[in-house]
Amino acid sequence: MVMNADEAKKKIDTLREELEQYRHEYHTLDAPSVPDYEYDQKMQELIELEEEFPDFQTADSPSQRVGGAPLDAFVKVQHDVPMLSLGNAFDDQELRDFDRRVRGGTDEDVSYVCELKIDGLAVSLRYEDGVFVRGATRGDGTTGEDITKNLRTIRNIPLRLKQPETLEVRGEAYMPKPSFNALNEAREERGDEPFANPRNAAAGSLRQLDPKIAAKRNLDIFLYGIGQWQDESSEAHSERLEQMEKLGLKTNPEWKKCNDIEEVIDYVHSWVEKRQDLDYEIDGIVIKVDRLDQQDTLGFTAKSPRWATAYKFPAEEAITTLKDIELSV
Ligand SMILES: CC(C)(CNC(=O)c1ccc(Oc2ccccc2)cc1)c1ccc2c(N)nc(N)nc2n1
Repeated sequence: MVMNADEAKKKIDTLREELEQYRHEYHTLDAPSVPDYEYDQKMQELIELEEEFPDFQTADSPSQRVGGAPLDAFVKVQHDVPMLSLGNAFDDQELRDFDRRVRGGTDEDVSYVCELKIDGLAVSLRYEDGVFVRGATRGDGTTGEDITKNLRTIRNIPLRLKQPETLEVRGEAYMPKPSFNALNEAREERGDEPFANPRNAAAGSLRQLDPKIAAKRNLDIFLYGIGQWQDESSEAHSERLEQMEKLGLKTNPEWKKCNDIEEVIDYVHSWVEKRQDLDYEIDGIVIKVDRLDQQDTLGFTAKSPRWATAYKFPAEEAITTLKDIELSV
């Protein structure tokens, strides 16, 4: 049926609202209210209407998730705020040494925020007036690659925030273990080389020039920090995480505020075993000074903040090898 522009705009807005609601139900609530074929049918209808009325096609339309034509190459992007790396701690004593250095650099009590260190690919997302406009890999921390089209295919990346904020957030894109296992089974059946681990699978998927390939890889994301935020009012990192969640940005629910390093050590120990139960891989725990003014006082070394460190778990392969040795004795 031929529509005029007004009818088309109304129909496009209705389809977008319905698709956004279905996305939220399926991906965030894990409680879809309509069968997949209905979602796909409405998505196809939206794509065709937007092609017929291109003036109504906008960056935040759900139709922009399914990936366009393949790129010839990735464009390099400069990070306005560098994406820094983390110092490491490998045992309790090194955590206590970190705490001593921190308390030596500030004159008050220090509390920490502990976060799971997701074993994926560090990315940055830029939003302007609430709309997702650019996504990039960390690269060398200063220069990354524009992978916006691939990141649009990650269902848990909102194309529009709940408030029209202008900010840049950082996080870890990852492939859940079930998706990794299914992907490798399919690859082995096809005679393709399986991925060694979920991190390589996520990185390989986001480095695809054809977004339609990334769209099939069931990637997910946890956001963990702010690069820059025009109207930020938070005074603590824990507040930032709460603000990000309120905007519709997915943070990892396991983060915990700890009042001293002993609480941090207890948290870290609790996750050495518990991590097997997660449906994504982690390679450690990130510990950050919570108050932002204390972070500013402590500052940075050449490439890492003095106010954060990463407790690294022993590599899983190492554990498996040890088990093999034990079993074979
Ligand atoms: C702490 C930070 C290094 C991010 N922070 C930054 O990259 C950063 C960058 C410029 C900053 O300030 C500057 C601004 C301008 C110039 C120089 C520094 C402050 C923080 C980091 C790195 C890796 C993380 C990870 N894998 N998992 C979690 N959960 N958290 C992580 N946090």
